[in-house]
Amino acid sequence: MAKIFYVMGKSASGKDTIYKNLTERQPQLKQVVLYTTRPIREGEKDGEEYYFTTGERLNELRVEGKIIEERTYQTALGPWSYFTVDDGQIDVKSDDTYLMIGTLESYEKTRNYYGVDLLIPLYIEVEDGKRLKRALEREFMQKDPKYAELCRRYLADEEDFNEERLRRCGIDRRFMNDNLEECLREILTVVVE
Ligand SMILES: Nc1ncnc2c1ncn2[C@@H]1O[C@H](COP(=O)(O)OP(=O)(O)OP(=O)(O)O)[C@@H](O)[C@H]1O
Ligand SMILES: Nc1nc2c(ncn2[C@@H]2O[C@H](COP(=O)(O)O)[C@@H](O)[C@H]2O)c(=O)[nH]1
Repeated sequence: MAKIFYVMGKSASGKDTIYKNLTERQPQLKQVVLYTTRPIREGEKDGEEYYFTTGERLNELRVEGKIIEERTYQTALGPWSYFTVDDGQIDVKSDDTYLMIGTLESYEKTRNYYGVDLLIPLYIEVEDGKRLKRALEREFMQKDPKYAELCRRYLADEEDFNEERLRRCGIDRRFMNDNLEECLREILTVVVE
């Protein structure tokens, strides 16, 4: 039976950094690419970070019954949707190990879709002050920093990742990302059994 490791955590907790490191160090992990209608950013490639698509295509996929989960945020730059599609990337009957990245909400819905036995959560945590500092430093480095969007995300995380939701989703282990190498070492004890 397939296994799906699901990386999640609040904004700037280090999910992307951890995801990339895991795929480099553990090439047997198959990457599952999600979809978004948000504009592609400088340095991103279609099919790598996401499949960049349109609201019209999202509608078609809805009609085809292929949407596993979707989220739309009223961002400081307009509505952006992110979604997971049953597009053949995951073969549940195989013995493959997959790596996905998302939010607590997307994790919960993906788990409901594929079943609790397939999904293994990798919840990344960083103390809020440190996380905000990392988010700000990352934004500062951008050519066109979007500070309002950063603040919206930071505040939304409070509600989206509240303790009651974490409990409901069965998140009983947290991987602290103070030090990247230590965090990866801990995660690898779960990923490489
Ligand atoms: N252990 C660490 N120590 C210091 N900086 C880190 C560490 N892990 C990640 N970072 C940095 O923190 C910032 C946020 O990391 P990253 O972009 O991976 O977070 P994310 O959770 O994917 O964020 P988002 O959900 O907002 O896209 C990046 O600039 C990254 O280089
Ligand atoms: N829990 C929340 N997640 C949010 C919110 N706005 C966006 N997001 C999630 O973040 C990533 C966006 O990543 P990026 O590649 O566009 O930097 C994606 O998984 C969204 O679902 C929010 O308000 N709350």
